[in-house]
Amino acid sequence: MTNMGAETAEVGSHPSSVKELANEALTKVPERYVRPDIDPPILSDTHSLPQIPVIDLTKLLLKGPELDNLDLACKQWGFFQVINHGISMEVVEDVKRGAEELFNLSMEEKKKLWQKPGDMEGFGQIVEKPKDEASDWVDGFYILTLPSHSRNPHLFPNLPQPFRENLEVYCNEMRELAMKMYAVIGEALGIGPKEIQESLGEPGQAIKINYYPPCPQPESVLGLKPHTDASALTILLQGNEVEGLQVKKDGTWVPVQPLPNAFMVFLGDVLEVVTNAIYRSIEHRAVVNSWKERFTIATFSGPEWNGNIGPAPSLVTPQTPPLFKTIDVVDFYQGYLSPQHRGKSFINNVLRIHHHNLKG
Ligand SMILES: O=C(O)CCC(=O)C(=O)O
Ligand SMILES: [Fe+2]
Repeated sequence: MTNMGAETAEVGSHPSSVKELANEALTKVPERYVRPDIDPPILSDTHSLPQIPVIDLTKLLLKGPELDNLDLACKQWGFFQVINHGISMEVVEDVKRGAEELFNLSMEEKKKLWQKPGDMEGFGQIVEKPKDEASDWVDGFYILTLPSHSRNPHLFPNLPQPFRENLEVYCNEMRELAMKMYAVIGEALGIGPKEIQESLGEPGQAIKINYYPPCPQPESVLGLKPHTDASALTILLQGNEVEGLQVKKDGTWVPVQPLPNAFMVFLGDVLEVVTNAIYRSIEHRAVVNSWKERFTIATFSGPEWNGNIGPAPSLVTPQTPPLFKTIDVVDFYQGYLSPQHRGKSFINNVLRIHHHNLKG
């Protein structure tokens, strides 16, 4: 079982779709979606919104001051938008169109691509949660994409065309982009371009499409509850023009306005471990609205599925001892997903090493 998204399949779940529910023209959402306790975001009075970092990859590859911007973005936010990333508009538009078509398939067709019991891939309500916790207002589609031998032989080959081909192109472009990001993150950390990737091995990759239907009571539900991603990096593509992502900065929810032709990049828990907590994963959530559906395509890049993760060797010194244990990736995902550890509590409570006599 491997899942780098925050959510996990409800094992043996029967097909139930928020999109179908939203089609019923309800005036109220069913009780199981209602959350009484949603912290409001800060007002979108643009003067008071903290400025979300924007990183220009083309400048970054020339090094210089853009590396300092990246370093600050990774330390202060664990989140940024990346522009001039070199991925063609055509590749992006094709995968968006394919994702939209996938969610517009009939339920009959979708059922053929539904999660099987005990499986996480395919369509489904991708939440295994304590019974007393509300459901997210979202339909998901989750698939392991790279390396290609990790693919489920019953899923990838059965994707409708041209989406299958578009996804193939897209996931390889995302792999290249993640590799470039690992190199520049290593430069920003001062450990050189290779070490992050060496710590991860051949990166495992999974893609999740999130489809948030319009909701009659948007203020009472969340599209995705607050979480950090388990990945090393998550590269998020906004599918249409509808906003809904919020990131938590200094205890406040900040709405994100996606830039045109940009990707949003989140640092995940794996990168927090690999960087020995110099960089931090960021908590985020998705809200929904009453007028239009929203969809996003999240690419999770993480460690080699059969490898292990721990702080990068060059970041561990007598002055900066390891802050996390090294652990098998399989055990990492299992711990991350186990109901008693919600999200980041696994790295904080289980992997964290406490040093009592640290000087300086
Ligand atoms: O849809 C979004 O804006 C956020 C998606 C996300 O956080 C995820 O898939 O892990
Ligand atoms: Fe996420």
